[in-house]
Amino acid sequence: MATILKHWREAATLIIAAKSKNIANRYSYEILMLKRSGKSKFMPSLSVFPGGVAEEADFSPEWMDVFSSIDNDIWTRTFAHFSKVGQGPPMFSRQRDEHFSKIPSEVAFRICAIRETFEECGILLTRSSNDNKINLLTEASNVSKNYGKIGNIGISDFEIWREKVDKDATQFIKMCQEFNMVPDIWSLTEWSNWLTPVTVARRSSGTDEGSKRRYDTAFFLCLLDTIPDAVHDDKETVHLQWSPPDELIKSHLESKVKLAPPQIYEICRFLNFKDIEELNEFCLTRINKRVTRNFPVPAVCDDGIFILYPGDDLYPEDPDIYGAKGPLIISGTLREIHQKYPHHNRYVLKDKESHRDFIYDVKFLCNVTQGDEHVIPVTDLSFLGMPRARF
Ligand SMILES: Nc1ncnc2c1ncn2[C@@H]1O[C@H](COP(=O)(O)O)[C@@H](OP(=O)(O)O)[C@H]1O
Ligand SMILES: CCC(=O)SCCNC(=O)CCNC(=O)[C@H](O)C(C)(C)COP(=O)(O)O
Ligand SMILES: [Mg+2]
Repeated sequence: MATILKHWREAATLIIAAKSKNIANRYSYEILMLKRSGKSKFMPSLSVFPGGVAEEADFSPEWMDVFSSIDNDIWTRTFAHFSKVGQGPPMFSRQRDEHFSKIPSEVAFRICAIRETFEECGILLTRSSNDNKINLLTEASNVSKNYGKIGNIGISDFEIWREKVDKDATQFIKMCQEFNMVPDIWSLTEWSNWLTPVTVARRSSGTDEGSKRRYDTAFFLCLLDTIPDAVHDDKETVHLQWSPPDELIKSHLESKVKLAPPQIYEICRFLNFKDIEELNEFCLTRINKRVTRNFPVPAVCDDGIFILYPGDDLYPEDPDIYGAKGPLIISGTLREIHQKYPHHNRYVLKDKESHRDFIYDVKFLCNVTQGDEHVIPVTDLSFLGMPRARF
């Protein structure tokens, strides 16, 4: 697929937000988190959204046959939609071998996210090929809700196919053909894109092998109108939990759940939306929008460290994505730099904290968008009883 990238792996991950039954919660929905095995080479024991590396099967031209089973008009318009929404970040727009270019990468990475979700927690986001109620991504004005659908293949087949797909991603194509269904790509909103930073990759993972890992990961969001049955695979993932975004951040700050910065950043974006309906409306406004790649750049100053994100005054014009140069050095103290460069999209660590493994810490500052009109994360966590960042 010409996906053998020298520097990083391409991956997709799925944030699932499902309507909560607990009306006492401050937020009306819960987000699915999976705790990775301690044996994982990358981010062991951290809680993440379901997801993983894209396989050739996700880009297979055989998907054209699978999608040809749905209403021809829907598929034609879906295809047309993706060719008109603009290029998107590099993982979507880069040239691939012809064989793997038959379906748009926007579809292929959605298939990857749906397949990985099925493997890791047993949530199957598919629609019957006869479903003529597919919400067309192109027609936000005609759509008021864009919630995902759970496929029903019968309990006895379910685990057999989950196992088969886990072993061999091409089996997902076979499974869709066998049960006359298609991955519910329409319910996935393109949410963000994270490229693992170079220096951080060397520091944040447990093993030598894992520490070299970098991923270019497409994050999608899917809303569900009820919390579905879900069970972790007990291999790659060892625990599953549904929690409202405020409780997740609180648990992270109390060290009850361990999250990495991209997951914290994304969960903090959800703090803007109390009700799942507001989230649904926001997703509808993004139907024709693309995200920009979020490539964190570490920088060292006199008394601490910054991890800079696009949009920050200090974010370099030409970030060093291959890691050829060393970290950025910025003269001045955190306090001085904070005032001198007031547009913040950064993660800050003071020296006295920097001996700690920073993935357990959080001090995000964000008061700018990064050019993709996306909602910015809530970084004032005083409503959770957390003190504001001070220098
Ligand atoms: N029982 C287990 N414990 C820990 N990791 C496991 C595992 N079974 C599979 N994995 C790892 O999960 C990764 C696959 O993840 P995904 O399918 O989400 O991309 C693989 O890691 P590697 O990428 O290190 O080979 C695989 O080795
Ligand atoms: C500033 C410190 C960091 O940013 S560390 C960042 C590590 N995270 C990422 O690079 C992006 C998000 N990664 C994931 O969501 C998942 O780990 C995954 C989907 C890439 C995992 O893939 P796997 O094949 O191991 O399941
Ligand atoms: Mg995975």
